[in-house]
Amino acid sequence: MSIVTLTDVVKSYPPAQKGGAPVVAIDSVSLDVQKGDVYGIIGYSGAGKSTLVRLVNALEKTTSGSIVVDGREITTLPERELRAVRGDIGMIFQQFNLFNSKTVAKNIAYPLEVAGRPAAEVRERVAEMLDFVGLSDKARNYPDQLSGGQKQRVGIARALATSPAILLADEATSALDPETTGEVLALLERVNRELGVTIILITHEMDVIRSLATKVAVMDSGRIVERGDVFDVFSNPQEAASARFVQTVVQGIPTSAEVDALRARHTGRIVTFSFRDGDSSQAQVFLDLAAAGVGFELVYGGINDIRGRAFGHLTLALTGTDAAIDGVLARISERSLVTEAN
Ligand SMILES: Nc1ncnc2c1ncn2[C@@H]1O[C@H](COP(=O)(O)OP(=O)(O)OP(=O)(O)O)[C@@H](O)[C@H]1O
Repeated sequence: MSIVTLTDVVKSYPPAQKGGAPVVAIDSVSLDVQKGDVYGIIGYSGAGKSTLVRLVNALEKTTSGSIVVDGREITTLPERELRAVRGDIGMIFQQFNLFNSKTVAKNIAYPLEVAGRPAAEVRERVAEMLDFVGLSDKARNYPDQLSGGQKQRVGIARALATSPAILLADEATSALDPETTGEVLALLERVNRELGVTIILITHEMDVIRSLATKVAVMDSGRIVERGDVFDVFSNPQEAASARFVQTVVQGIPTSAEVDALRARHTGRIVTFSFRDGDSSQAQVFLDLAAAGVGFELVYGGINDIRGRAFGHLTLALTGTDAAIDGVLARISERSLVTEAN
């Protein structure tokens, strides 16, 4: 079931200088997020990710197009009714955005108090959320007394206090070190699995997508250039922009400088074979090469795991006659992706 659907959404800002062209931050974006998804949106700075988030929680108005959140078309809703929609969306931020003058408990209580919930209910819910994020002993502390990871856990507790169906996370781990990032991602995974909250995750960190998201959309210059199952996009990106991101975290694809170094150290043709769980086998490649009388030496490689499914890349230096090598590569490329360094 769809929970957030964008159709042909455009957002443009007035030109920076008089007479200049408008800035098109979101350029005809359509996106369908299903209930229960952890949907990652990735892209370099300026790609339009934050703008997209601000449109989904109606902090900004679309220039054109439709956005349906939990069954309601939000682009035409009056402000009064938008408040109810926003109540259904929690949000966490890179810089946590906590109130430094309020205790941890008061920070979490804030959205409940704004919603006019009775004091006893607020107390009970705050205790529940503190327990969920593992900070019951910090209720009376102030944000300044917490680590970055603890602050983000308070942010998550506050965002979820009113039991929203959707959580928007805008670079939620980008200010944290790798270990703390891991803890926050593990908590977000529980938010999705145990509470059934749909998460839309904006990040420029591909590693965050790899460990948490089930689906991913890659944004470039205001457009979604590729989208799909995280495993598919990581193991076989179709667009150059996605391939650039994927290469930052995927093990085993040599850079062009590394290919040059390999060529200097090894004789033979340098060829990379790509494998994916289920549709291609490494063993068969070695058997085919041996049967064709082609010599091989493993010179570079790596295997990646995404939520229990593996894919990888092995680079071999191949020796033998060109005819034998060309013949066997043609056969193997019917099953596996084969890329020869040129
Ligand atoms: N209020 C605004 N007025 C004018 N232009 C804006 C405004 N907000 C964003 N933009 C422009 O829209 C484009 C997309 O910006 P946005 O902040 O959404 O990108 P982003 O992918 O989130 O980048 P970052 O990761 O740096 O936040 C940029 O070119 C930006 O300069």
